[in-house]
Amino acid sequence: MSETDPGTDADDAPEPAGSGSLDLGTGPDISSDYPLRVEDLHKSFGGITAVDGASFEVERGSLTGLIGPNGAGKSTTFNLITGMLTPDSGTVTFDGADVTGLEPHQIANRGMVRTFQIARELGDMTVLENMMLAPKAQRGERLWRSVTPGVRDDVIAQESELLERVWEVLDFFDIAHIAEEYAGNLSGGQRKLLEMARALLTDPDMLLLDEPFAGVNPTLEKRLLEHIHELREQGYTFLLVEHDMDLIMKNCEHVIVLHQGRVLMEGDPEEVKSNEDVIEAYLGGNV
Ligand SMILES: Nc1ncnc2c1ncn2[C@@H]1O[C@H](COP(=O)(O)OP(=O)(O)OP(=O)(O)O)[C@@H](O)[C@H]1O
Repeated sequence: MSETDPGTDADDAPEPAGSGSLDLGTGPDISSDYPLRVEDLHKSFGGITAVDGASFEVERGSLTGLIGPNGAGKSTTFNLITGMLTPDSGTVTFDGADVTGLEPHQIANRGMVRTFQIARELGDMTVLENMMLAPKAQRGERLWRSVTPGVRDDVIAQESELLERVWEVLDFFDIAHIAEEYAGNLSGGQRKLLEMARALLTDPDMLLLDEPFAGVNPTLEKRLLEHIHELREQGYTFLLVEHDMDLIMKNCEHVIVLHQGRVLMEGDPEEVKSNEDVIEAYLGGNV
């Protein structure tokens, strides 16, 4: 899968941070109970159908898990939602707007972000530099467009506001003490925290996490989960793709099961765990 950073789009750039309850941003917009709606998505690669009519909704403020046996279409669905891939047909709606086929950064600027692995070249930069990078570029775009008298004061104000927000987010994730550490020297778990911290800087309403616990030791996994639950309690919405069934069942209140590119069933963990079709799909799915 290609991992690229959400870039910049000056027209779409989110406004600077406001006064969310965690002081991490303006906080989620609560205009709809289901910010993400996926309708009849299809995607084939040559003769292989990866997603075959997937439809589901994600409730605002929920921690929703997307599971399924190997090859069920989870990653492809994730990539279709976040703009990494364009569907052959079907729609993705976010906060009432059709975002199907938009670029990842355009979708991110609308408030739905996925975490991105820290690219190898960013390993030579410190945690703080990594944090400053993405949002700074957005503001830089704006500056580039408006070289007018008086703009310098604006930029200085934006820069200091950004820095303040960066420290708030680093503090929230308990990684402020490693701000000067090179990203390349971080442990797997610390990297995951940094990836999530970077995503949060864009002031999203919804975060999509693809295997956020892969390669993370149990202590950091617990910390990551605590952060996710804390953010969820603030109203942020999460969609989580994860192989660890136990983790999904213990932490998600709603679980969507994909099988052969479409939704096999969805419900709360107890319903999903005891569903005959799900058990059969997993037994036949070589998990
Ligand atoms: N770029 C691609 N080219 C060809 N086939 C692909 C491509 N991406 C996915 N597929 C195929 O589409 C199907 C669904 O794959 P996908 O990775 O979305 O499933 P998944 O549920 O994420 O699987 P896993 O749990 O193994 O990661 C599989 O048969 C896979 O081989």
